[in-house]
Amino acid sequence: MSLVLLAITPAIFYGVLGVVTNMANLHIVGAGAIGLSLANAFAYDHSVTLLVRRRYTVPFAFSSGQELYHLPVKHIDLSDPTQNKPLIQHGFICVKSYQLKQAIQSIAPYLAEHANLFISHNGMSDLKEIEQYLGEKQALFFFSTSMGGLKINDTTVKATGAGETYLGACNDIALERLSLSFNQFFCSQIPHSKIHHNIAQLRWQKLLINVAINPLSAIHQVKNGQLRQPRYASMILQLLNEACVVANADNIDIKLNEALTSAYQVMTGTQHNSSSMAQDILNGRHTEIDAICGYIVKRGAYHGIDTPYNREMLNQLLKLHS
Ligand SMILES: NC(=O)C1=CN([C@@H]2O[C@H](COP(=O)(O)OP(=O)(O)OC[C@H]3O[C@@H](n4cnc5c(N)ncnc54)[C@H](OP(=O)(O)O)[C@@H]3O)[C@@H](O)[C@H]2O)C=CC1
Ligand SMILES: CC(C)(CO)C(=O)C(=O)O
Repeated sequence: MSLVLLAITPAIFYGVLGVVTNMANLHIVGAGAIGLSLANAFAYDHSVTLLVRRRYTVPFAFSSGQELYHLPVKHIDLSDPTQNKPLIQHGFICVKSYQLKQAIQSIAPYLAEHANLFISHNGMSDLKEIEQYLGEKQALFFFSTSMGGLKINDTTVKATGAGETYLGACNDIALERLSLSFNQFFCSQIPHSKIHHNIAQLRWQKLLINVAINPLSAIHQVKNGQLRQPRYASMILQLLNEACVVANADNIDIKLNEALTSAYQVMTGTQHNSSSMAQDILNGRHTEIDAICGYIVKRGAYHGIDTPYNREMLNQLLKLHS
């Protein structure tokens, strides 16, 4: 593949033209596939600093189609006591579900009094646990995304699909600032982004998409689009059927046919993407199966609903971890 290294990055180019408006200082925790994809999207309009936890010597880069360019971002290694610590007004946490608590603990001391915190991850986390680290004037948002990103080396991400992104408010302060934050950071920067007014529904809808796609794509090491083959149809139906029964017991109004339609739409929209779980297994990393199928099994047990298909996926993935 012939990649063109652009000498003038888009953000600098825009700056020269004087197009930048409302520039804000943004901090992104996690230089992974999603963190770097966001950094790329935001760097056009804002000043972006990545908050990392180890030393990087090679510049961060973004690749799309035939283009490869360095991201015009700074970074701070939070584990290095000699580095200046940030003051975070707008923080975006893009880590795995099992890394979330630790990531929030590590930045909580640096949040500005009126900070906006945006979290994004697959699977279910306990929002109440996260809110305990926030002051009463600090807003907590959740955004769910189906955009695809693939780390091709430690510092470069390749765009693999532009899925939809939904922003929702998790506390009252966030609700007050929802439109403003959406207009400032999502509307024009993140393709196919929308506001969602029901955070619980939003998180369940994304959970069901991940129940359908992630474990099967990881076990069979296939791209999202390949899951549309008939041989996976019965398992996907069973997984989503169980998950919808559990969602309904949790007072979430989701119908099986809607869950199936969304899952197949995402498979099509991200057909060339290797799901995050498929990448985790390929790279020998821990997966988020506990927060995805594990969550269905746990909530099912709470309601007295048996979930053998989700349990089977959970057990298979746990075996692949070890
Ligand atoms: N990749 C994709 O296409 C998609 C991913 N998602 C979801 O988005 C979330 C993020 O995924 P993804 O970007 O792929 O994950 P990655 O594993 O690629 O990236 C996570 C990054 O977070 C860093 N990190 C973890 N904890 C901390 C911390 N305390 N301080 C600083 N950095 C930290 C890790 O650093 P280190 O390398 O040092 O461990 C790593 O660079 C997941 O929930 C995933 O399921 C959703 C849609 C698509
Ligand atoms: C939507 C999907 C399946 C996109 O690949 C995703 O969330 C993931 O990879 O974890």
